[in-house]
Amino acid sequence: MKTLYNEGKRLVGTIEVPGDKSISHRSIMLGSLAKGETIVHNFLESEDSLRTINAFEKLGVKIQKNGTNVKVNGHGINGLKQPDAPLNMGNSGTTVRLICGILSALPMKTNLIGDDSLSKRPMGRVIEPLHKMGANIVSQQNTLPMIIHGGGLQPIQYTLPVDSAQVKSAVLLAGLLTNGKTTVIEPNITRDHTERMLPLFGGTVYRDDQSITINGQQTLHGATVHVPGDISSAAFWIAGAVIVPNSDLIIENVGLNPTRTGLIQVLKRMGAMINSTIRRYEGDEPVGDLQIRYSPNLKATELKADEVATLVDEVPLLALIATQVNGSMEINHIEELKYKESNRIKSTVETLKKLGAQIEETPQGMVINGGNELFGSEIDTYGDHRIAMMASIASLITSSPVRLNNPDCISISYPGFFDELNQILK
Ligand SMILES: O=C(O)C1=C[C@@H](OP(=O)(O)O)[C@@H](O)[C@H](O)C1
Ligand SMILES: C=C(OP(=O)(O)O)C(=O)O
Repeated sequence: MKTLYNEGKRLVGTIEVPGDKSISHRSIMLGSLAKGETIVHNFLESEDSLRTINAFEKLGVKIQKNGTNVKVNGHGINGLKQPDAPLNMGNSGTTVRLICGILSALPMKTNLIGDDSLSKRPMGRVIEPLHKMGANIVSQQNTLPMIIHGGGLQPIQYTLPVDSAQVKSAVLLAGLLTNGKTTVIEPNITRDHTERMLPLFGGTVYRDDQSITINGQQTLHGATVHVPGDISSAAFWIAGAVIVPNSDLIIENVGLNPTRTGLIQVLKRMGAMINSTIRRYEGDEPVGDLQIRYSPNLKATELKADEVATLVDEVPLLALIATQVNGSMEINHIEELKYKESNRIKSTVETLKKLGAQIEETPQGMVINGGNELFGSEIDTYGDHRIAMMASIASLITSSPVRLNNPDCISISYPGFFDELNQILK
């Protein structure tokens, strides 16, 4: 149990956030498929991203980690060996869904397991296109545990039925290892880190509007990856600075890929004072600084269907901010939140309700009547890192202490979260 209470302090100063989780996962995966040495700088040292390192070590790849610097000794796909025990994906949806694409294409048998939360999350979304490519994946109810008998795939053209970068990446990675041309069509744009990273490793990807095509059996070579700060971790401080009176915060060296900055766009539309400046590109990833100031008088806005994927992990924070808006705000098109580490529609609504918010689940998502003061309460984090951190940010504006059960789940994506909070709360 952790007790959180802010007695009139504000968020000020200049900080950096740890490396991007999505990019960290992909750097290890592509480095493991490549021939030669890959150096990753600013790798995210969190439970989820370490699961990806662990999985590829079990597949026979030599990976040396020195803090946030990681060296991957790739020997191409022939360097990957059938593991002698199940690969444990822990809590990490990205690890399991992307690795399914890779393992389905390789001639080996693998057994994938995960923790209780991950074992409830839907895997049919990757099994279905991989089956269409000819994969042999055995799973009881389209969930973990799962056995993959890999090899012998055919390329496909596949239109994503859900807006998911994990599914898109699984198909592209399977396509990379399969003879022929694989195309993924995405009706709404999702995060494109896989597509942006492949050229760094010498791979070619063709992108035309919403269709992405990859030629199979390309040889990747080792690369140097500089991982930008994680915008989804920065989002907690963005939300905090917007709602805590007199805050003025600068976040440096954060990834500003437009497929990830939906929260910033939506908050600007609501009247938030946020400046973002792209300073450089790391590979093909834009990186820069954000300045966020306390923003009273926010107005409600409508979240568009094609914006959801660009802020999918930030919706709990958007709901918290909506509690401070004058009037009512609906957050719709968020069905996908039901399939995260917790059902994040339910966990967000229940958490904010306990803190005094007027918020209800609706058939389309949630509706929030803003403008009333929040108060402290005992909060169950649902074992979900993003709910635990959203409740911690909420505690910055509650009139009494918030007591957080199971705050340890925060280390899934952001182990230094409370240290950073202490640094900027003044
Ligand atoms: O590809 C990725 O790295 C991720 C994609 C998103 O999931 P979906 O693809 O399920 O939307 C996101 O929620 C997750 O945190 C990371
Ligand atoms: C949904 C998330 O991650 P994953 O799907 O990788 O578990 C997240 O980090 O919020």
